[in-house]
Amino acid sequence: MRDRNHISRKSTKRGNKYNQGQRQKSQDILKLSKKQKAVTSAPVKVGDTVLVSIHGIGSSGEGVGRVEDFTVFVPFALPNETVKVTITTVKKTYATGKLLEVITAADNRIAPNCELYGVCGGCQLQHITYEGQLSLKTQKVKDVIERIGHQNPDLVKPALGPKNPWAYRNKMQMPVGGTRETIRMGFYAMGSHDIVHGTNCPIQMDGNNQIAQACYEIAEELGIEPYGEHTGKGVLRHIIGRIGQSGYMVIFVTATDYLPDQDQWIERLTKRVPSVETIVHNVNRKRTNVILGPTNHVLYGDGTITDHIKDLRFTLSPHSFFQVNPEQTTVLYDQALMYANLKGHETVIDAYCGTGTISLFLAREVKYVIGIEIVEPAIIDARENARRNGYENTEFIVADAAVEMPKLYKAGVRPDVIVFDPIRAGCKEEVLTSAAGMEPKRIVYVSCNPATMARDIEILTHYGYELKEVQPVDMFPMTAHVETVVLMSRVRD
Ligand SMILES: C[S@@+](CC[C@H](N)C(=O)[O-])C[C@H]1O[C@@H](n2cnc3c(N)ncnc32)[C@H](O)[C@@H]1O
Repeated sequence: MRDRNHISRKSTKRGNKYNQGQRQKSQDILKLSKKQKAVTSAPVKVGDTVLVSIHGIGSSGEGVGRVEDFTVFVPFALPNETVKVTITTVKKTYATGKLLEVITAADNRIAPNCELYGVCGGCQLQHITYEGQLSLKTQKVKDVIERIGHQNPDLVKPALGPKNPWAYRNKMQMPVGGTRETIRMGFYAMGSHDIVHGTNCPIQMDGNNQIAQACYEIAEELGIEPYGEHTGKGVLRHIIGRIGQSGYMVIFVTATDYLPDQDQWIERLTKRVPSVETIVHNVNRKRTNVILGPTNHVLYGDGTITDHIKDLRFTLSPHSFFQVNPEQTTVLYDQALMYANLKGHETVIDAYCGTGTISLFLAREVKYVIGIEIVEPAIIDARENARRNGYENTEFIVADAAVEMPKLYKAGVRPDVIVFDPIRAGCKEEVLTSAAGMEPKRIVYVSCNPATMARDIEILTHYGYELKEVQPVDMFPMTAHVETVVLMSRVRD
């Protein structure tokens, strides 16, 4: 068996040259900005009203401009605009401004669709045409590929969007607050946990808006006590709606062991929204930002709904992770499958596999799939989903990928293809080095955070892999988020 020290540290010639050139450029910029920092102080102070020319876009969709070479972030401003702002915060290296007036508007600026836009924290890009959103997302991925990954940005293809960028979310998580007399349900305000009241969200599927409105009416009728995040007292914390092809799931999250007027809730909700297939009461007594607690009581139905990705059938329970945009999930997984370029004889590792959705997508095309996932209930679902869909050529392991990947490498497992789909933090280095040590022909990296993805791509280029292509997929229209699929190939000696 090869020792980890023998893992090839070769990059391609093109990759090397490009990397070195980019790294030198970044170091020069860093030196320059250190010098500048030493001699300049902020040219603005809180409360100043200034004109800012916007030239770029930040990671949260905010406009980025300059006042005398000093960076100013302006939410809701767009590249190629001149805007009037009030400075709200000033830090050592940047300031933030509140948009007062658009002096010169960008060609792709439009009026937002939702009356809560700008107050609610859910969307950041409704003021841009959808084509404009796609090109901003493409540019965002290009920027990190070049700046963080030190790779050629021309490898990034234009982002793929859906036919309809509205009404796509199959999952809604509504915080509940206010008082028994004035219940508030809806969305967290931008940058805070204040609740903006609203039960009709244009990026939610219609079923979720029906659930939101019905639950708000019933909460008022029954006078339920909302949970107070600051006091830790009260009952109802969140209402979750999930839309499946079989029907809807509603989850009531309470801070108490009981849901008052439980029978009334069930009767009134199922009458008003007949597509509700199951209702679950989840108990979360902890003072935490995590929405679901560990305990579920099934109040109606069997506690699950069913969804499909193409002809694959998935059973979802309250804790199961499932992609929120079904139309674009197919686009994302098809792209991953295309990059995997399978012929039927391969063994594939699907690291960070969740409920095994990508694993099962691959299973019909290969000899064997090994899925690795840290959350045990997700693996239980994955095994069940594999059984129901008739895929016996799958194995699902509950483990931390950072422990399991080195273990599989030492045990001599040598997959032909490895798929990564990690959380926002990306992969730990030991996951990447042991993956490279297994010498798969191709690595397909699916990511919801372009910055950590670019970091991991660069690491893999030092271990014998070359970046081939980067495909952003817009899973979250109207928001600043973008999903990306990447193909890396092993460089032959
Ligand atoms: C972005 S999701 C991807 C899920 C799946 N591929 C899908 O498309 O539905 C990332 C998954 O990684 C899991 N995860 C987080 N940390 C992990 C770790 N250290 N080792 C293995 N899995 C982990 C999460 O529980 C989650 O299911």
